[in-house]
Amino acid sequence: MNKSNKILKDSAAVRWLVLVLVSSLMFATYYFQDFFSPLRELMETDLGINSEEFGRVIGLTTIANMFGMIIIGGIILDKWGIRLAGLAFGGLATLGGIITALASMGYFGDDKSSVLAGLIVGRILFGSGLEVVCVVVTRTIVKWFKGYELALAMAINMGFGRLGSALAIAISLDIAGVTVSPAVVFAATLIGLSLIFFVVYLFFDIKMDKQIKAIKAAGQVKGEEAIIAGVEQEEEADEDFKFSDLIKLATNKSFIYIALLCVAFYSAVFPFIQYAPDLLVNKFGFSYVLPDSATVVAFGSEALGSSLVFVVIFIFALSVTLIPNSLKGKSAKRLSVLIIVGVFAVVVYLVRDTLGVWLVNGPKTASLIPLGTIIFTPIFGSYVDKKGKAASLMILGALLLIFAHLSLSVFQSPFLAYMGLLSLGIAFSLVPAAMWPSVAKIVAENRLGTAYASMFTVQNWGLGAFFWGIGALLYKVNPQVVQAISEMRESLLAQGLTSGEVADKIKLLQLEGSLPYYDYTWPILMLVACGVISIFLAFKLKQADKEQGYGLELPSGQKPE
Ligand SMILES: NCCCC[C@H](N)C(=O)NCC(=O)O
Repeated sequence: MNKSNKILKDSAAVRWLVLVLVSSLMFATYYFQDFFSPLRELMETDLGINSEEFGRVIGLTTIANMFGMIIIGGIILDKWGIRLAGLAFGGLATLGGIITALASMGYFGDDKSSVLAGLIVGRILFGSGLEVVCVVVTRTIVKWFKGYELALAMAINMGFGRLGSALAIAISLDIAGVTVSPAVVFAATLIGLSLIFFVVYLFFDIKMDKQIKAIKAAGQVKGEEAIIAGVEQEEEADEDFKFSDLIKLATNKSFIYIALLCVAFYSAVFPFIQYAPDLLVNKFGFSYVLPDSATVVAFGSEALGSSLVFVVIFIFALSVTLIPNSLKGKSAKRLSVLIIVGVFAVVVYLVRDTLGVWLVNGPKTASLIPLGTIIFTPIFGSYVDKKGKAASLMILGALLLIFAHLSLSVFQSPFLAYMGLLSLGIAFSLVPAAMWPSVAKIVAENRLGTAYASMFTVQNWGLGAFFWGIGALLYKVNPQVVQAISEMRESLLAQGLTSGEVADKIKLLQLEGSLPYYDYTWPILMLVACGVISIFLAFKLKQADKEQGYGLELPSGQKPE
């Protein structure tokens, strides 16, 4: 490449800076999606929002996507480009965040119905931006990393999303304290900040587009080829959404099985995560709060302490899985893994007391599910690339899902609960690592945009139903708990206690055994059905692949004979 033809993306430093700037949107939107998870009980004691209403708030987040927002967003992205679409949908998510925060502060009225209505409107707006923002971020990464470290950049971007989820589950209750609103304000602020980072990114985007234009113009003047190395217009790539493609996809057996598997599998994972901390506290006796000394002594404040530990684990996860891949030579790889694991073991030893306390805390333990995927997804992804067996691994993932939800629902053993969470974490790493590259084998490259948009749309149907369904069933099968907590709340408020004091008192009464806990057996058992459907669909997919010959069981790049 001629030196004068160099553009911004040819600089590694600028590329990685761009990745951090745009991935912050991924981090913040995943954070906002999941931060209510550890607040389920506090929503009830502080705001009087019961589990069905909690489920409604979370479930309605998906409503716009259920009715085609991802497809509309994709079409808008094709027409407007990354800059405008990013601002519009990032702005929509931020507006949703602000409205949710204002509602939680009682800005639209202090009574329960005003708060609930405000939270729902805010979450609907946030949800309308959420999935399209993720598509915009992915397109941006393709624009900057195509021809460079694209797979690595995508994996790190997903890592940012998972870190957002993990932190949200781990620290929201620490931020909330005894009232919900500080946690909502914090989560909304994160989206606002990430939008500012996106605006900073725009300067790089504008500059690079100008460089591309200039090079193309020069190419025309000199009669050279217009496409000078590294100067493709990725937005013009043939990945635009087309309805005709949708019809073709809907008649492809393998695509239908993998899309339905996506619905069944994710319905048993993302919605579960929203209720996992509350399940661990109510069913297995985990705590909602940490004993004062552990993290405060170690780091100064609970939220900050947890964040630091999580960031260390995140950096460790990325280094152990990604750095060795970029090194050449087996012994260099082995040595680097050894060093990284050694340093990590020392860090774990130093914070062992804190970690010990965490493993009996509901939110902190539940947050390890998304955090673990940062390590395992790239490892399984690399296995699928080298050895194949994607359809078989999806069957294994579905099997682990069934084991996880059975051990978390019908049994009462904390040991089985840990095993269940571990299996769920492995399944949550295994299935995405096998599923998303398989879609690229089943569907032609020029239909991939349409394929992902339609899969995410049907996925949101399942998510909406189960986000709401778990909370609604919890409410239905626990009438005596709902009534006891509601009566106690009313009576304490009538005695003049503040909502924060009411929340504390109710927690104390539950610990003493004077107030009952929620029974989660049926709501989680319902997710076992998703696992059974997933396993059936994964088998059908394997069968269909044998007939249609996409080579899902073969390593990356190999085609069936
Ligand atoms: N909680 C984030 C919502 C985005 C979900 C997205 N449709 C998706 O499924 N991404 C793949 C993944 O495994 O996160």
